[in-house]
Amino acid sequence: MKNILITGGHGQLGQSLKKAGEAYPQFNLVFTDATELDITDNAALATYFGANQIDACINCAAYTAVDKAESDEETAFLLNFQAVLALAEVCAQHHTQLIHISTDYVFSGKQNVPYTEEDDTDPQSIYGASKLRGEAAAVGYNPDTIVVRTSWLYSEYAVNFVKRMQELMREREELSVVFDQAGTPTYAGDLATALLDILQYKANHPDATLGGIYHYSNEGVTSWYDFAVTIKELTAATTRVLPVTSDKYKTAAARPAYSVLNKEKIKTTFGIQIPYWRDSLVKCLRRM
Ligand SMILES: NC(=O)C1=CN([C@@H]2O[C@H](COP(=O)(O)OP(=O)(O)OC[C@H]3O[C@@H](n4cnc5c(N)ncnc54)[C@H](OP(=O)(O)O)[C@@H]3O)[C@@H](O)[C@H]2O)C=CC1
Ligand SMILES: Cc1cn([C@H]2C[C@H](O)[C@@H](COP(=O)(O)OP(=O)(O)O[C@H]3O[C@@H](C)C(=O)[C@@H](O)[C@H]3O)O2)c(=O)[nH]c1=O
Repeated sequence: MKNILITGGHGQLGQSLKKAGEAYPQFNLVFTDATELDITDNAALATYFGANQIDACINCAAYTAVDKAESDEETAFLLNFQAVLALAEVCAQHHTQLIHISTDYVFSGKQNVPYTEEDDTDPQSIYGASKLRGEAAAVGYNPDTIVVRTSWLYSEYAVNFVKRMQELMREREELSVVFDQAGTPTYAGDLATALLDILQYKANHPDATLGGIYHYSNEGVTSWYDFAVTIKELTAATTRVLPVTSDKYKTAAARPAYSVLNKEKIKTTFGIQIPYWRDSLVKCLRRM
C-alpha cells in the first residue's frame, strides 16, 4: 500500500482526488489542510514527514484568488513559492515523489498556437508570477518533481467558474462575459484521475526518469463567454449572456488572452486519455 499525502486536501482538487481515489484501492490517500499541516510552516513539515511514511505527495495547497493576489503579493508568494520550495526540500529528504500543480497563467497569452512545456513563460499577474516561481523552485530543487500545469479548473466542489455562473444565472437576468480570452476548461475529476494514473505509472516503472513539467487540461478550446453559454444551455437557464471584451469587464489582475495547453507530452509519456471539455462539463453537472 502506497501512502499518498494530499496537501491542501480540502480544496477543489483535493476533494476531487478523494472521490477519484475510490477507484484506486492500492493507494492510501491522506488529506491534510492548513489546520492539520500548514505548508508554510517548515517545522511542521519536518515533524509530519519525520513521523509518517509518505511515498508520494500531491500538493494541492495554493493561493488561488487571482485578483486578490494583486494586493496581497506577500501571501501569494509565501504559499505559491516559499512553501513549495520547503515542500520540495522535505520530499527530497524523505525520498517522497512530489507532484505539484501549476497553471496556464504562467503564460503571457500572446501566442496563438497551444503552449508546450518548452514555450517561454511570461506571467501577466502576481498569481501567475508566484506560481511560476513555485514550479521553478520545485523542479530546480529536485529534478524528480513532477509539475502538472492545468487551466480553468472546475468541479462540484469549492468555488469555481461553473458554480459562480450558476449562482449568477439564478440571481440576474443578464450577464456579461469576456469572449477575448481563450483557453480550455478542466474538470478537476479528470485531472485527479490523471494524477493518480501518473502515480500508478511511477509505481509500475520505478526506475523511469519522469521529473519535469507536463500540461493537462481537457481537450478542445473555448472562451469564457462560450463556456458560460454552454453552462446556460446545459442547465436550461434563461439569463441573457452577453459577449464583452476584457476592457469592458475590469479585473485587478490581467489574464492571458490565449492559454490553450498542448498536452502531447503527458499523453505520450503516461498513456493518458483526455476527455473533451464539453463532455466533462456534462459529467460534472450531472454529479452536482
Ligand atoms: N482553480 C483553478 O482554476 C486552477 C487551479 N490551479 C492550481 O491547482 C491547484 C489546486 O487548485 P484548487 O483546488 O482549485 O484550489 P483551492 O483554492 O480550491 O484549494 C487550495 C487549498 O489550499 C489550502 N491552503 C491554503 N493555505 C494553506 C496552507 N498554508 N497549508 C495547507 N493548505 C493550505 C486551502 O485551504 P483554505 O481554503 O482553508 O485556505 C484550500 O483548501 C493549485 O495549485 C492551483 O494553483 C491551476 C489552474 C486552474
Ligand atoms: C464572473 C465573471 C468573470 N468574467 C471573466 C473574468 C475573467 O477574465 C474570466 C474568468 O473568471 P474568474 O475570475 O472566475 O476566473 P479566474 O480566477 O481567472 O480563473 C483562473 O483561476 C486560477 C486559479 C487559474 O489557475 C486559472 O487557470 C484560471 O482558472 O471571466 C466575466 O467576464 N464575467 C463574469 O461574470
